[in-house]
Amino acid sequence: MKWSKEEILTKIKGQLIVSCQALPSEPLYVEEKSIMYLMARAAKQAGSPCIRTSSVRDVKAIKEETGLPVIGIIKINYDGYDSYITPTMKEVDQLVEADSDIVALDCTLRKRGDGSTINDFLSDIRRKYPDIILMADISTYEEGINAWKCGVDLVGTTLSGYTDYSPHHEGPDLELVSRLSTDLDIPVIAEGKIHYPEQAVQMLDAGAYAVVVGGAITRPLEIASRFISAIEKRNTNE
Ligand SMILES: CC(=O)N[C@H](C=O)[C@@H](O)[C@H](O)[C@H](O)COP(=O)(O)O
Repeated sequence: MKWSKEEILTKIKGQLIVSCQALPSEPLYVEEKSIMYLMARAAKQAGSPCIRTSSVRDVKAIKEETGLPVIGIIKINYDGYDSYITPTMKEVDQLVEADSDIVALDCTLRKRGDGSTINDFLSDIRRKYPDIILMADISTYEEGINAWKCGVDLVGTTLSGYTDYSPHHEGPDLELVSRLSTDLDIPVIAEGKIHYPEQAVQMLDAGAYAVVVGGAITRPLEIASRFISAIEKRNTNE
């Protein structure tokens, strides 16, 4: 099924998008076959209208399983690039080929190995694929404004806390979500470090168009570690 931008935006407004991702280094990565479609199945059963995922195989498997629109990324490290979320045209081509409904990419202002700026990259993408829906993963207000001026369709706060110069909080960047939601006329997606349902609600109250939650739902190692570190803290204070 091919979703239009309007259909996707209508579906996700005020809703939870579940990020279902496992890299080869993670416990839920299975070499032979994607199993992330099972996470996506659970997310769909719970009522989530859209899934974010990484890699061509997971985009395909999740679309086939759920029939829901998918936000696709490809994580890959290249020499000279600080960005690792859909950093070059090669990954954009692969996601378009895989029928990813939204293509998300790093839109920080960090170094790009080929010497291009993010603005050059975004205009190259638009020239090649005028109609695809682009989500900009950013870490600061300035990067959000820049991506918006470049004509992206959605802005996500995905990378706040993951660049050297953005605030490193334990929880989500409420201020960033709130400022961008006030100043942009495109959907701002609150994403990153949302660990509790109350935080998701807070993001929507602050103006977020939708909320993406990943690790707190789909990364058992992260969830178990959070419990264990709270218990260890308690045990050392005893
Ligand atoms: C920084 C980075 O690489 N973020 C990735 C982007 O897709 C994912 O690993 C996160 O799980 C996703 O952003 C959702 O965030 P959280 O898992 O905190 O709910």
